Amino acid sequence: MQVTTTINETKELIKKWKKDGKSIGLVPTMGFLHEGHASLIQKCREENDIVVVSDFVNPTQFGPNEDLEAYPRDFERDSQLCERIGADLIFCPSPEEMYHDPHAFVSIDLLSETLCGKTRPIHFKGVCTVVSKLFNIVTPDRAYFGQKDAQQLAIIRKMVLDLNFDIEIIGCPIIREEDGLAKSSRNTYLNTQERSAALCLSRAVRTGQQIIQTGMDAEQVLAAMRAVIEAEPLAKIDYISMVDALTMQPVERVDRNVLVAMAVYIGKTRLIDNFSYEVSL
Ligand SMILES: Nc1ncnc2c1ncn2[C@@H]1O[C@H](COP(=O)(O)OP(=O)(O)OP(=O)(O)O)[C@@H](O)[C@H]1O
Ligand SMILES: CC(C)(CO)[C@@H](O)C(=O)[O-]
Ligand code: BAL
Repeated sequence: MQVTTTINETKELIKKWKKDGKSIGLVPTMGFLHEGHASLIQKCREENDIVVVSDFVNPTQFGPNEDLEAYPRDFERDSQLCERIGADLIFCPSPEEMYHDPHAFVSIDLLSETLCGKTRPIHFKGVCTVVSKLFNIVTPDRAYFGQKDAQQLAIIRKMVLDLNFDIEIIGCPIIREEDGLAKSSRNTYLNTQERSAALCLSRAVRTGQQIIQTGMDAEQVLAAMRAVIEAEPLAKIDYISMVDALTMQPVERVDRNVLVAMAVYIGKTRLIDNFSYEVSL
């Protein structure tokens, strides 16, 4: 497995692989890898000749009062996990390598304004910008993203469509701990009490999945889920919403494919979870 830190050496390697007719898969990550990331890298390994993992805590997707400095990092452990799965390259640039000032930005506005975009107004602009850069540097045939960040996945799909990237976007299912908590690098922020309180998110997801039916009032589903979270004293709801699966705009009835998504603070840690529901007409 090779490790690159500069855009030029990465492009050179890619050029060589492309000349040899190899297909290329990319898994963009912010590092501190866990089984969620591993499942994406594994799927990428199965479907491509060359597996590239990017490991970059992207400063432009963090707001001024967010956890950019505190975000966990462990490159040694990340590279061992990538090597074990059989990745060919980890690209881990510095912020200075990726950005200069002033810098162009990519923004997919409407879809970025709901759900997480309300609390994190610049977040998806940063995500779209860094993912566009990674797409142009690595020029993958396929790129892999987790359903855990469902709004991000929908925005990337729209970006690829609108900006004519010739890349297949593969969405991968949410990987959970045995007790249901969605795996996340931010779970490391939780103390013992908060870790058990955090189970209210997956509990609310299960409640929503059990009661949702085609034609139902969105509010009925959301109220039942809200009640689960509100029963947990350490939890504070940022949002729980039902949106159109493609446009990320709120819906009042379950009359099309929807995403039911939430962000909840457990103490100071903001966690997300969601499920999708396809209508049967
Ligand atoms: N539990 C999971 N199951 C499936 N995919 C996941 C999971 N966690 C993260 N991913 C995916 O891995 C990719 C990289 O995510 P990222 O590095 O931000 O990790 P993370 O654990 O989501 O971190 P955090 O939640 O703290 O932002 C994204 O496409 C994300 O959706
Ligand atoms: C896609 C991504 C790697 C862009 O920084 C990040 O948002 C993430 O880890 O989900
Ligand atoms: N997985 C999304 C990265 C972030 O929260 O910034």
